[in-house]
Amino acid sequence: MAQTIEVTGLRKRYGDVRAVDGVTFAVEEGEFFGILGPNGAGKTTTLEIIEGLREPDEGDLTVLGLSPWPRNPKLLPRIGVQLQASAFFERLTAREQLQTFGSLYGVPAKKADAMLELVGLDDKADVRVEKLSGGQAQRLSIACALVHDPELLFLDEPTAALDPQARRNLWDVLREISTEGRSIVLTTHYMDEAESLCDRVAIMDAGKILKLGPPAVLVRGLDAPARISVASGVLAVEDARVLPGADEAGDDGVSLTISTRDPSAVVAAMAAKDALDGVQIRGATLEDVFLELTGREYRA
Ligand SMILES: Nc1ncnc2c1ncn2[C@@H]1O[C@H](COP(=O)(O)OP(=O)(O)OP(=O)(O)O)[C@@H](O)[C@H]1O
Repeated sequence: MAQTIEVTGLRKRYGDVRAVDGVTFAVEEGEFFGILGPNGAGKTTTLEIIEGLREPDEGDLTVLGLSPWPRNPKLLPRIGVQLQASAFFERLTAREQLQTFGSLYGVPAKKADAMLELVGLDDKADVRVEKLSGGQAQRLSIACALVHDPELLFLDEPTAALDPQARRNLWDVLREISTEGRSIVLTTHYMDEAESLCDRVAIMDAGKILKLGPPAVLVRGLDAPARISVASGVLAVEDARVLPGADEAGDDGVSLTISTRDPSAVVAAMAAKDALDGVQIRGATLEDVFLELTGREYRA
């Protein structure tokens, strides 16, 4: 069976900048696939090539078994695209926006209300787009990309510029959309977003994919220590260092933190000393994966 997306050896230069520098991956049917990387990594360029909006310099690709370039009219009704900057028709209400987008694909006008409900905007149906908050406008633009019921949905940084609560609300919408069996490709520079939403994630930097896999597998593959912290002063650093299972310990005056590859042994030893006040245990995250791959801290 053909993959939903197959990309091999993709390259795109802008002058001297190698925006996409030999990218290869495949997206399976029904998969929630993430492209994660800092600003300028080449995520948008990769996405735009797959969407058929840009011509690659080199490489082979198929989307739903078809070639997206030159623009392929057979493909367009089968894909939904939400661009980084959403463009709406002026002075229309949320419902009218959806009806107008839908009419371009021959979708009945009544579908608009179902879409508004799906993205949690039913109470904003009669509100003009310029009056919507950032998060509400993002939801509407996702609804517009979905109105013709595409098999494959592209989302370019859908939660950029949203506050933490609005981001999390939008994650719930995206999870809901992905349970309908549709394939989704999302770009993001938020590690936690990729970790929380995506079945598999490609970590991209400077035009290349550095690592690809399910977030939990990438993190486990690191063999990074867990960090156990308690309030400073609960236990002396010298005592913490010699706990069974402890690798290292340090106290910054606020928290005492112990690194360990055997957290259960350390927690048991701390419990025996009655030293678990305010305990927090943190495993490795995708940020640690990025650090290991690039040697530098992740800064979106
Ligand atoms: N139209 C263009 N002309 C020239 N250079 C470009 C153009 N578009 C992107 N670039 C450059 O190509 C590189 C990759 O950009 P791209 O937008 O694909 O990255 P990105 O990972 O999506 O970043 P962001 O998260 O900021 O959107 C960057 O160095 C960028 O400055």
